[in-house]
Amino acid sequence: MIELQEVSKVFGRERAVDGISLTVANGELCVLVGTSGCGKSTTLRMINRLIEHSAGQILIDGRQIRSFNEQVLRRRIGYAIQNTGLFPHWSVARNIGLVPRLLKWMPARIDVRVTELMELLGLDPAVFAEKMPAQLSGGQAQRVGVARALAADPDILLMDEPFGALDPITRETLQDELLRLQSRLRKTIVFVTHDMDEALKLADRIVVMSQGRIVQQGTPQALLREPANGFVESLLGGADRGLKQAGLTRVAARMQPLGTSRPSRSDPSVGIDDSLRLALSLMLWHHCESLTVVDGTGRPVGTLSLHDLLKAAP
Ligand SMILES: Nc1ncnc2c1ncn2[C@@H]1O[C@H](COP(=O)(O)OP(=O)(O)OP(=O)(O)O)[C@@H](O)[C@H]1O
Repeated sequence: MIELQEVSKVFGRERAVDGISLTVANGELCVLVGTSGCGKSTTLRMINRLIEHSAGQILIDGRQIRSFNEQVLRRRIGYAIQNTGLFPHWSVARNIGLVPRLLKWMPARIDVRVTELMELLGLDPAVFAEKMPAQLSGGQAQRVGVARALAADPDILLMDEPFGALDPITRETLQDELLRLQSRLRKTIVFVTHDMDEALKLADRIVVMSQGRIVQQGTPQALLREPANGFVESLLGGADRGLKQAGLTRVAARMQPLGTSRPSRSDPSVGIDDSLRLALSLMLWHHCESLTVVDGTGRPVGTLSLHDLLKAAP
């Protein structure tokens, strides 16, 4: 668990972070969002002491971070950043093995771990292990960055705009992979982004910051339902909120199961785990008011009508 209690950071005359209090529970994925310069990265970097806080307390599992040896603390915490920070003259495998080497793991154990992580991140070790960072695409380099952050199996992962420099499709793929990894690994993650759609998709909890302070925190649904003020509302996309909320709700939550409904052969189909947003898009595209809901094997399991879908609207 990470706890920030009334934490501030002052640079010269500027109060970059101004008395924030925040608790991130074990296994939680907490996303910090806000406009440029609001203090997100500074907050993140105070947690692994890349930046020392000026006031307040930061605790990890109940222990003040200043009571840890700085190097030990940093090795306990995975850190992934935009543009990866990979060492350009080191191979992919050597980059991923950095922290285990610093921790003096046996070489054989490091090799096993590097191979395991490359497979976990969808990088074929036979193809990528000996490549140099300059030979990788942006998406591949980000995967290596995440693999490196996970190398010593830290409980905590700090991620600062890790997918920021990627094209939208690669970015979505890596977001999906992070969610898949997280459902397996259950790390405590603090993730910084200025992209609200990314925050809505990834977060268990979103923390909205402005001018060094926390303006609101809550689940994506709670923020969409009740933004605290006009600033949060505009970050959430204003009038697009209804669509964003539909993007967070699964078809399964609104469909009529077989028995109470009979699918029509001519209706297009939608997956039970797809979002209501996708269902609405399919209705608009096919000019229809009803969809057949199918499971992962393509078997019909119910129907979703426009009426069912609108019931979910805020
Ligand atoms: N090392 C530093 N020295 C002086 N001022 C700094 C330093 N690091 C950050 N700042 C200032 O602190 C404020 C917060 O910066 P920070 O990088 O935390 O914002 P951010 O929300 O992460 O922004 P962005 O989304 O643009 O990365 C900014 O005004 C920035 O100029």
